[in-house]
Amino acid sequence: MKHLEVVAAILEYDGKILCMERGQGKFDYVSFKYEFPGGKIEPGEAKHTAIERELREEMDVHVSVKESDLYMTVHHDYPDFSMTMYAFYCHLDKPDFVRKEHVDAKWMTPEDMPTLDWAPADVPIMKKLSGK
Ligand SMILES: Nc1nc2c([nH]c(=O)n2[C@H]2C[C@H](O)[C@@H](COP(=O)(O)OP(=O)(O)OP(=O)(O)O)O2)c(=O)[nH]1
Repeated sequence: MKHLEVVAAILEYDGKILCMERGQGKFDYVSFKYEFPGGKIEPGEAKHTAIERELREEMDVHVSVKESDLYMTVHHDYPDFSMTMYAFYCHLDKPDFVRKEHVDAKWMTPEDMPTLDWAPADVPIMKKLSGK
């Protein structure tokens, strides 16, 4: 089965976390689910460089991320592929971003995050953040 290596960012501003909703995609099980912004690591790319690139390309957010900002690594098997997702915690100094690829974006307190419909791979990360 295909395996993806994915980076994602937990973007925090003023105690709230940015939760982004995917649009319709090839697979229904991740379509319209909430996720952390990010994407696939390119060959030869370091993880922290990959998340910096994805945030620039996907939402015009310019942040500096260190390998030590890794918050959680999740392995998940979807019906059509497996993935390893590296989630980095990033504090933002301002809440500005451009929503280019997602259908919705919400700033949520960690306690309220379980009320959204998350991509299955993100559930352990969301639960760790919310303390539930
Ligand atoms: N970026 C991101 N992807 C996630 C998360 N949770 C999760 O299951 N995924 C899955 C959905 C995608 O199938 C896969 C790779 O992410 P992606 O955003 O590059 O995927 P995509 O299919 O939209 O990208 P592309 O092929 O169009 O370039 O990871 C998450 O929190 N963030």
